[in-house]
This record gives sequence, C-alpha cells and structure tokens, in this order.
Amino acid sequence: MKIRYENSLPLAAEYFGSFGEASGYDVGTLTPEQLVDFDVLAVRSTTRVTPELLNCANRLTLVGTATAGINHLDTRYLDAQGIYWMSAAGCNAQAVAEYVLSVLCNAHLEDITDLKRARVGIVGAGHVGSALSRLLDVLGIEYVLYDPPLAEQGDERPFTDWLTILNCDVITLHVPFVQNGAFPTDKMIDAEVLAGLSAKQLLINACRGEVIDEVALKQRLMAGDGPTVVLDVFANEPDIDADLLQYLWLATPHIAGHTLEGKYSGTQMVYEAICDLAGQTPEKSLDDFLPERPNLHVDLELCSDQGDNLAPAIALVLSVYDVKEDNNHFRKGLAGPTSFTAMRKQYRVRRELAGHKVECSQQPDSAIATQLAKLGFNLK
Ligand SMILES: NC(=O)C1=CN([C@@H]2O[C@H](COP(=O)(O)OP(=O)(O)OC[C@H]3O[C@@H](n4cnc5c(N)ncnc54)[C@H](O)[C@@H]3O)[C@@H](O)[C@H]2O)C=CC1
Ligand SMILES: O=C(O)C(=O)[C@H](O)COP(=O)(O)O
Repeated sequence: MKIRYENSLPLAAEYFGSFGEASGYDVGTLTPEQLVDFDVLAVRSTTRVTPELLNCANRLTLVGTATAGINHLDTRYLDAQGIYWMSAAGCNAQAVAEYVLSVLCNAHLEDITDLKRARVGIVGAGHVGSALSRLLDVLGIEYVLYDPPLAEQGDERPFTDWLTILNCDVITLHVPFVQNGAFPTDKMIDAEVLAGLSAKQLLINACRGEVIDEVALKQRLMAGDGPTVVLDVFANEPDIDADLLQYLWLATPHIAGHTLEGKYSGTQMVYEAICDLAGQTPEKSLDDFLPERPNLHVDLELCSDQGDNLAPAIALVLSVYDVKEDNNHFRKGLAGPTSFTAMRKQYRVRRELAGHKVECSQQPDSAIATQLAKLGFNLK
C-alpha cells in the first residue's frame, strides 16, 4: 500500500511506515502527479482536497484527514468518485474546550466576565461543545446549548433558541463551516447580529473564521462599544486581515485544537482507518507515544485567599495552558501568510489537563479537591 501524507501529521512515519511506502510532503507543495499510484492520502486542514488535486490519482481509495473539520475536503467529489474519506471526529474536542476554558479564566481574572454569574451560550453541541459543557458543569458555570441539527435528530439535551444565545454573557462558536443545506453557518454572526451585541458580552470563535462576517466584525469593533472578541480562526487563512487584530482582546493562529493529545489522536484515527482498509487490527495506540505530563505545584492557600472558590481551578488551568502566551507570541510573530502557517506548524508542545499530577502546598477542602479531580488533575 502507498500512502502520501502531509508532513504536519505528527508521528506519520511511525504510524504509517509499516503499511509499505509512506512518503510525506510539506504544506502547500503537493502536486497531482505526486498522487499517481498512491492508495491513501492523509492530510490536515492545510491541504485542500479538490478535483484538480486528485486529477492524476489513479488508485486512491482513502482520503483521511487528521482533523475534526472537513471543509477542506470536496466530499461530494470524493463520494462521486467512490473514494472513501474519513475525519478524526472529536480528536481535538478536549483541546478546544480547554482553550475556551483558558479564555474564560482570563476573562474572569480581568473582570471581563464574572464566571459566577455569567451564562455561556454554546453554539454547536457536538464534540467540542459537549466537552466544553462538561468542563463548565464541573466548575458550576451556567451555560445553554444551541444546536438545531442535533435537536432535530432527537438529542434529548435541552436546547435553547438563537435569541437566547445572542443575549448570553459569553457566546462561543463550535459549528462546522457549512454553506448550504438547512443549517448553514456561513456568516451566522453577521452585521445584524453584531449590531445587537454589547460591550458586556464576550464572543469567542474557535471553529472556522468564515462563521463570522469579518468585515462586519471589524466595522462593529471600530465603531466602539462592541463585544470583547477572541478569535482563534480567521477568514481566508493563512492570508488573514492582520489589521483586525488591534480590535481583538485575544487572537491566536488557529491552534485551539493543537494539544499533543489532539494532534496525536488525529493521526491515530487515520491510522485506524488505514488498518481497516488493509484488513489489519490496529496495534499502535496513543499510549505508545504520549510522553508523561509534567508535575504541577500550586499554592492553594494563595489561590483561595481571594475568597473565590474558582481560584484553585483557574490557577491550575492557567498553569497548564494560558492562552495569553499564544496571543502574545502570535501578535509579535505575525508578518504575512507564511508566518501564520509557520506559527501553526511549529506550535509549542501543549498538553491537556487530565493526568497532570498536582502537588498542593496545603490539603484542599473536599469540594475543591473533587472539582480538581473532575477536571482530570491527580492530586498528590
Ligand atoms: N480551532 C481549532 O483548532 C479547531 C476547530 N474546529 C472546528 O470546530 C468545528 C466543530 O468541531 P466538533 O465539535 O468536533 O464538530 P462536531 O461535528 O462534533 O460538532 C458540530 C456541531 O455543530 C452543529 N451544527 C451544525 N450546524 C449548526 C448550526 N447552523 N447551528 C448550530 N449548530 C450547528 C452540529 O449539529 C454538531 O452537533 C469543526 O467543524 C471545525 O471546523 C474543530 C477542532 C479544532
Ligand atoms: O480539527 C480541526 O478542524 C482543526 O481546525 C485543526 O485544529 C486544524 O489543524 P491543522 O490541520 O490546520 O493543523
């Protein structure tokens, strides 16, 4: 079997090498001729799989993307050609949920959002939206879910309406980018929606840039008194509107899903699909590759000094992942499309919360210990 893979799939050689010939290509360099006689194409969101790209693909049986989003695949064309395609659904849901949590923790500390009173509107209750709702449940933060497709499919969770979402203190977007059909998301946050948002609200987009009308967003933010905005994703990546950044509270280069766990899981899922194709039982697993998590030390006494029972969780979440570091790095490093892609592909090693061992300066009270354990921390 011959496999062509985008080099940014971590561990691709380790996972795919045993199937036969596996050869990588750098982002933006794949040509149609390089797919001649290949059975499998493994990509991330930075390879657009179009009819033109597959022009010479005479043997292609499987296109696998190690990502949750699929809007870079022409799935209609693949279906029409009888080429099986798969995505790594849910691989990085926890990563994105923890990105949003890190944003919320910072917003709480900076008095942008009072997490004890705030209501979070989660738009899209799939893998990411659900992972986020579980984190908010642990912390006792109120939220509502909006997901008409799931409601229509009979999902029994309580769903709210669009107007209620637009009145939430925090609106966080976790939908796929869809242009057609009954539930399009293209510019679902448009000029009219933006006009109704106030300076008391926080708007987070970590799904796809095109879900917000960015031209309207910039105009709204330039006019003043607009919502606080956090963007991980932008229209027209990697050639983004850098001028927009000055109006955003936090901005990051599409790395919300880029934990080590999220990226390795994506490759693992593509590997499992190839095993399936080859009629083999998967022998490799994430545990073969994931390094141990570092230990954390936290002074709980200091944390709870502020009389805030969210303080220990916030301190720990931010000690594992503080989105502000990525924001600072992005703003310093952005100099055109090449740097946007480079910052994504050379992203630092980021780990998820679960499994971190925590040494506390004092025994936490039982409610806080339970909360931290439910976030996945191992209290020593
Ligand atoms: N920034 C990043 O690094 C990442 C971004 N993403 C993006 O986030 C999106 C969501 O990821 P997952 O939760 O894993 O996908 P998912 O497919 O599990 O969930 C998406 C949910 O959105 C719902 N939905 C679709 N259209 C809707 C509409 N018009 N209104 C409300 N809800 C709607 C679906 O019913 C589904 O439940 C992905 O499609 C991808 O584009 C995903 C992972 C990482
Ligand atoms: O999974 C998705 O969907 C994402 O947006 C990924 O985080 C995108 O990462 P890259 O494939 O662009 O590295």
